[in-house]
Amino acid sequence: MSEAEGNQTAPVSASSEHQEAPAQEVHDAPTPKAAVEEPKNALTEKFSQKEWDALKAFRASKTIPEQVPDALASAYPEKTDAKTTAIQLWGVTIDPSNLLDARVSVVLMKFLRARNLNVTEAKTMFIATLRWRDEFNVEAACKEEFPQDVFGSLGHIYGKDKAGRPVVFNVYGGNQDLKSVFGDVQRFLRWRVAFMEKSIELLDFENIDQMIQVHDYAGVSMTSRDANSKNAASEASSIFSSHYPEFLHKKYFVNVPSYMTWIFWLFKPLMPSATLAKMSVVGSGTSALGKALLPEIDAKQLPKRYGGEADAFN
Ligand code: HEM
Repeated sequence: MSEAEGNQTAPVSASSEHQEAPAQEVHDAPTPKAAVEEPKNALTEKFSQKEWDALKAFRASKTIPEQVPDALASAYPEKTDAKTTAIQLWGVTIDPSNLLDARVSVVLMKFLRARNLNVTEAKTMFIATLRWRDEFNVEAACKEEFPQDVFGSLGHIYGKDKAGRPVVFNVYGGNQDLKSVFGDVQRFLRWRVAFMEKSIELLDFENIDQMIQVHDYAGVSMTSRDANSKNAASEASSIFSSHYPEFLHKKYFVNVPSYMTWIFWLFKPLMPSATLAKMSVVGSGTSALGKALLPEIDAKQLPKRYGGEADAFN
């Protein structure tokens, strides 16, 4: 399901979620159990009824009353206390003994939305993501010091869109020495994942849980597409589709040399159609870029080189 579809449905109000018990006419009828208050925030207020139903089934289904603890046990088979131990994911504490937390709901909803609200598939993606984070060692990648002269000009996090989402730029023509960037594909992936995690730190999961990404291809040519950079691009793309659900609001490809726009379609089979629908190739030159980006991003938040007014990484 796309972001747009997710938001179209009417928000579920506290009253429709927890309807008051009808007045008791029979005096010896059992007192109804007090409903546990569902904590909400601006993002969960936008969940549709179908999404709430899926979320509740993700927390506890008829056959598996403890879905999340069960998922944690599958993700960490070597830990005997995995079912009861809280974990951190993107700065959100997921405590299996208390899943009634609005930010936890937002995180779990990401997996559900990425899998069209199919609880079994969302759970599989959640388990695979936790395992992958351990195997890839995301924590170590985030602590690694990457050489500034190689990666310093490739990534910038600058400004917010009009709704407050961070805007993240990947300037893949920023370093002409592509051997140094992509020669060691695994190091590039560690840098790219660490950069993604840094962008996610700007999300509060209360009001904002997505970002805008811009790929700037100024200065790239067909010779930039060697076996290593192709591998790096498809591996990074696959990591993001498999393990970073619903983090993208929109993605713009800018300054793409016109004879290379067809490359966009090479990625089509690698991405779900809902993700592809969030992406567009928007041209070159400050006036074309401004026309595409200014409706989303205020001029003061957008660097001059993209048609805005900000003096950032020019
Ligand atoms: C020639 C030099 C190029 C390099 C070094 C390069 C690099 C990359 C990298 C590293 C990624 C992984 C995803 C990410 O970092 O966010 C990527 C994804 C992608 N690139 Fe490029 N690219 C190049 C050219 C192009 C061109 C000309 C296009 C055409 C528009 C293009 C379209 C895409 C698309 C559609 C994705 C998938 C987006 C995603 O997974 O989020 N690339 N590229």
